[in-house]
Amino acid sequence: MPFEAVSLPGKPVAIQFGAGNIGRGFIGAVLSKAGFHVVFADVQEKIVNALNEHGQYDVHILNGETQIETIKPVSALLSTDLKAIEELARKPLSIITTAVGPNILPRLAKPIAQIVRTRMAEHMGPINIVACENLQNATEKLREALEKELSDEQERLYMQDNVGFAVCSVDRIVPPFSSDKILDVGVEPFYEWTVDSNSLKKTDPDVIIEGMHATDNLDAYVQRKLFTLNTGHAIAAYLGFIDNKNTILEAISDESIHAIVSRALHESGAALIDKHSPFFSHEEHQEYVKKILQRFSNQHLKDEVARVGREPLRKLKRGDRLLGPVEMCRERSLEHDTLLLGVAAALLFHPTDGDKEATEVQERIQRDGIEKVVSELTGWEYDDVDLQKIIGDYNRMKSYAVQTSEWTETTLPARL
Ligand SMILES: NC(=O)C1=CN([C@@H]2O[C@H](COP(=O)(O)OP(=O)(O)OC[C@H]3O[C@@H](n4cnc5c(N)ncnc54)[C@H](O)[C@@H]3O)[C@@H](O)[C@H]2O)C=CC1
Ligand SMILES: O=P(O)(O)OC[C@H]1O[C@](O)(CO)[C@@H](O)[C@@H]1O
Repeated sequence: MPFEAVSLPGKPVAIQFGAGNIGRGFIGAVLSKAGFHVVFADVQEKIVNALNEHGQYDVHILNGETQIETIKPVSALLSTDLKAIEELARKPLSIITTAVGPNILPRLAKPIAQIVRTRMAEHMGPINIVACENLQNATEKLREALEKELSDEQERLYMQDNVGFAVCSVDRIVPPFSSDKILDVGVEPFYEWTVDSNSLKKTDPDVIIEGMHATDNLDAYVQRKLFTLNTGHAIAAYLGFIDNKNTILEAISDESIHAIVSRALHESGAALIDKHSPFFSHEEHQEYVKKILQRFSNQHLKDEVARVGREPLRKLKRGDRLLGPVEMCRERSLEHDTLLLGVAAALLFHPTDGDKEATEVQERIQRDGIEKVVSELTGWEYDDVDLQKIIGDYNRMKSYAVQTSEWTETTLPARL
């Protein structure tokens, strides 16, 4: 059923770009439960058609019991269908959210510009945009792309006054789910969606979104999540890959990997506590780390190391989950050897599914040598002691990876 044929009930409308795992399993579900008619915008025709045909889907809460939440009413359109987007922009729309992946985000500038232009022409009031991606300041990156798309000064002024760009932190593990129903999605019970309250505009209709926590201390939330959940997850995935584990559960159930991930999180935690004190106390942060390790050990989630480790170059960017906490520790002269081991492990990741970034990393290492690659990624000189530690860890784990022996603590760098 095409979007034009879908009549929206008399509810406020939210547009969710990306009807994937997080789009359907988290953000779309929260918005729907808060009272919105959620319209998904995606590029996959099959998903778009299924959403329009069924008008609903099921979220399975993976906690060992059969718990299902039916999300309705929902509909969908192609994000490339600018005519349908224009039509939707005239509806009682107050929030646009995204979950398409950091690398794809700039491509949303075109359809969102269409919404801004239409609303300006119709003298419509404010809306908010929240990019829900695993990327610091994702909403700001989207705003920059949108500013380039809107060349007209009047459009930019309208945007300044009428579009709130709120950065957020989005935390829920939603791996691909197997079901005979294409729209069903499986999620962990935990979720945390924290949005910058300072950037939100007052909208009409103004809906209180239960499940979206607005705060004026967003940086602390963003860094706590990215440098704990994502740091630990990435290190578990990369070590798991080296040790031939298929899933995060298999990886974290290995005592040595568990110990390393836990140590890495305590290293990043020391820097986070120091930076954001008194926002998190030492005790609260210990609890936060403990809870995250338990979430990784959820027996009901089948989350492959290939998914969690995907796009390693993005994860190896300065400021992201691996080098971000390393830099915070370096600035404070705090211990960070285990985090360096995580960086070394990422450089060995090359899953068989042909991850483009993983392939690029391997090609660069082969062509330029490991020292040059680490220096380019970190910005450090060849004689930097941390750069040498990463190379030592890399070589040690590389020789482990080519053997098939058991992973033991003795395989790890002696200094750990
Ligand atoms: N899956 C998870 O557990 C979590 C993911 N995230 C973040 O959420 C974002 C999305 O991740 P997932 O939902 O896992 O990915 P996904 O691959 O399941 O979903 C992405 C969706 O975006 C769609 N898409 C691609 N190009 C598009 C375009 N131009 N316009 C509209 N839709 C487009 C895809 O067709 C797909 O349905 C990423 O930034 C990820 O880092 C954040 C927290 C948790
Ligand atoms: O989605 P990304 O950034 O590739 O990384 C995967 C990460 O995102 C999550 O899906 C949820 O935050 C985690 O499972 C994992 O840390």
